[in-house]
Amino acid sequence: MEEKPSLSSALFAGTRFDRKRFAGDIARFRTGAQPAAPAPTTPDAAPPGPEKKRKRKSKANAKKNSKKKKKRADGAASASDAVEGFSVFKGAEAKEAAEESVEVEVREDEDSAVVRRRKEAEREIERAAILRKRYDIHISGHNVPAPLESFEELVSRYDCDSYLVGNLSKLGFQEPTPIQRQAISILLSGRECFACAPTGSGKTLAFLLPMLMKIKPGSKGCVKAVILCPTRELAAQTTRECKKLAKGRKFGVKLMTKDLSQDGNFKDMHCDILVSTPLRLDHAIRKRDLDLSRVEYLVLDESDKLFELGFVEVIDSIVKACSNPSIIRSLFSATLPETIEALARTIMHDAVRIIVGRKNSASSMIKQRLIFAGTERGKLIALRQSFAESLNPPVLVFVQSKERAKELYRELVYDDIRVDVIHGDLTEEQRQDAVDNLRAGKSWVLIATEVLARGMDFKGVNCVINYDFPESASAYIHRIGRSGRAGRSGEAITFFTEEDKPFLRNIANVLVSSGCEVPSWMVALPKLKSRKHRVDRDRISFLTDED
Ligand SMILES: Nc1ncnc2c1ncn2[C@@H]1O[C@H](COP(=O)(O)OP(=O)(O)OP(=O)(O)O)[C@@H](O)[C@H]1O
Repeated sequence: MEEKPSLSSALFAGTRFDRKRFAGDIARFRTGAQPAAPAPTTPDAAPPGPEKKRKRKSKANAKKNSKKKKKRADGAASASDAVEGFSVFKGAEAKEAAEESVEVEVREDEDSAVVRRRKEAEREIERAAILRKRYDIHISGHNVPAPLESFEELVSRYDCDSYLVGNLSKLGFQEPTPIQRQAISILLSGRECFACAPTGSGKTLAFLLPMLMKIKPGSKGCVKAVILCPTRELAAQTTRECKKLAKGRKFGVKLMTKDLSQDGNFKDMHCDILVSTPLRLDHAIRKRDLDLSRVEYLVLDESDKLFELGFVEVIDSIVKACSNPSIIRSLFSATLPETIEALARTIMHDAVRIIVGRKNSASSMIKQRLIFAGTERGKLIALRQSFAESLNPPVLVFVQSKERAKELYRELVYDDIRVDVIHGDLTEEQRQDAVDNLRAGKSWVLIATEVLARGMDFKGVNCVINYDFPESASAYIHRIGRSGRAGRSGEAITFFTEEDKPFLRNIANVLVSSGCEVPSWMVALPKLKSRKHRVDRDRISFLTDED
């Protein structure tokens, strides 16, 4: 805003003000302090009145604006004849002149502060760009905060509590992964985000850490954060990870079990953080009066799967139930199709999009192979052969349905290997046991349906076998992503039959983009209209009708 010319500026127009002579007074104006030389305590030097105080206050702001100028003025004051200068205050014109001069300086100070801030901002943008290039982070959105250089920045930049930093180091997390570097700074700055990063790249910590920094442990009946996961196993795993990270703080971290969803008394429950699958949460909102209006932080993990499962309306109603206007929402997945992103954008405000590496690609730590097995029977022979040659447990074997999981289990259970199975017909306890047994090394091979493909973190899975060809490229990426996690290497073998051949193209392209070799005819196959591939397969049995 342009200032009106003051009376003094009109009076002094064209008059040269002797700055050197009045330097002491200028300094006094600017700093609000006594001049450097001893000021005479003459009766003329009356204590400043309210008006003088007001003016001094505004000049004190000038002091804040420029330490450099203060230094210069102080130097000038000590060099000048302070006594002579002081006497000039008696003259109103000189006083006005001094004020005018200081105003000019203040403007100069402000200008240089603006320039300095701009330069700092430019340096920050440059630093952020270098970090993003180094860690293969791609963003879209405006004013995106710089990625973290290290976990130490959580303290220096974001004032992170020491218990959390301690827990990070106890868990062995020394350096943030690329997705953690960028997503954490974005979420801590209060922005919403879509994040797409490879399987096993640490997305869970990327949303848990800022959540624990943002919310405070509270009282009964007030849920502050909600994490939605597509499967119960993943929800249980995320709850466990959250508890480990929150250790030492009195956060109420709850997993939405079936019992809780049906009979929970949420009003009397200390639950700061709730981890749930969509249907159970929806049930609790509708039937158990679960109030989510104070939720500050909402995460949709494996977000594409959440929307894909036909839960769009359920998710929509959960998002609406989290009605706090200052809520921070985020979406995480290793695959984020355009359609899902567009859908999600309709519920986000000014969200930043983060992609680590190439969008919708497999982890580069996995050695991938496609093996032609001819027929269903051929697949069983190939599997047994592969186990006989080299069984390097733990191994995960994916099939397309629970019936087929049971069939394959029946075939392998009498072989000389420790095999287990997990599918939707088992109780929650049995499913959890199967997961725990693989983790503990009690079973070597776990036969699984799609239920285990998303998010499950088995650190040492050496090999994933796609016994049944996956129904889409994203299903493939998530299944094989159970190995090659957290910087470890892994292997993925995918069997295909004559029936699967027309659907090879999508998967072959994933292999190519991760640098694995595939025969050229596979990528040259015609593009299919339908992306999904789910065939009716013959029963898994070594003894077929022909035998
Ligand atoms: N900064 C870190 N340093 C070392 N290990 C880490 C770090 N962050 C996470 N991890 C470990 O990496 C593994 C994979 O992490 P996480 O399960 O979060 O991956 P993800 O990206 O969510 O994978 P998915 O897409 O399959 O769900 C976990 O075992 C986790 O403990």
